[in-house]
Amino acid sequence: MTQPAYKRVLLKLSGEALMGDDAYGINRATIESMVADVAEVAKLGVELAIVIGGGNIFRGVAPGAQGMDRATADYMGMLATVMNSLALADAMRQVGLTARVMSAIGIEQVVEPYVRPKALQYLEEGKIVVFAAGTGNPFFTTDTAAALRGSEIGAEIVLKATKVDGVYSADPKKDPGATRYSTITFDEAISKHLQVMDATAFALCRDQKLPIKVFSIVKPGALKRVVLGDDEGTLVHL
Ligand SMILES: Nc1ncnc2c1ncn2[C@@H]1O[C@H](COP(=O)(O)OP(=O)(O)OP(=O)(O)O)[C@@H](O)[C@H]1O
Ligand SMILES: O=c1ccn([C@@H]2O[C@H](COP(=O)(O)O)[C@@H](O)[C@H]2O)c(=O)[nH]1
Repeated sequence: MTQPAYKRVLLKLSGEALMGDDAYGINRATIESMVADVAEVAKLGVELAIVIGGGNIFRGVAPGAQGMDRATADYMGMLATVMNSLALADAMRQVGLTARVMSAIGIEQVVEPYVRPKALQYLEEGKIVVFAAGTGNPFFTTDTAAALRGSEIGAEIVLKATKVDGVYSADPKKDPGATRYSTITFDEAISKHLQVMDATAFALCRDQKLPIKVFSIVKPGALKRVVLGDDEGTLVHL
């Protein structure tokens, strides 16, 4: 069997991609397809921790949040990621994967709180850990939560699975002339203000020497190819 390139990874799943072709919310076929990709990688014996975004339900900076106190809107965004995390864990359970959801904000009747040693224990036991509620702090994003939790658990790489197949010279959804990088340094990504991830997430990964792979969650088999170390997406490195 082909060997995975990593023992432990932090997978950041796009919340926005969860909508599929719907206007908002969780598209059933899309979540099932994401879980099928995750199951393939879990089968390779890779220890998997997941952060899922909330853009399919709520963003603190979205038009719907206009006029709201920013911190309140951000807490709503974090709660949206809890809903996505619960849906993801349940979809994983339905295909026989064992997942544990841990929340950065206290809602103990719903999910257990994030406790780092417990998360490490779950990973060592082969369970998939889903980190919900981002960093637990307003004014951040789930990309930064991925960088933070990835650093805390000693992941070898952050895999950002999103709607585009890598980092481009400009947003490829807005600029059809944008070109894709196969690799790019953290400093270049930050100085060129590339919006595929926020600068805080890039800076944290850079400081922790934690590489990032940006790739498409929509492209069939891309996650497995990334985990096997094949040429896929864009590597962001030191
Ligand atoms: N330079 C760039 N290269 C690639 N994508 C870019 C770039 N600039 C902006 N983008 C946009 O960034 C998006 C990905 O980041 P974003 O945080 O918005 O979504 P996500 O992480 O997939 O969703 P969520 O935050 O809900 O988890 C892409 O869909 C793309 O349109
Ligand atoms: O640490 C965090 C993470 C997220 N938020 C809020 O949640 C939404 C959804 O997260 P996305 O990363 O955009 O998918 C985000 O817009 C913030 O409003 C947060 O406050 N802190």
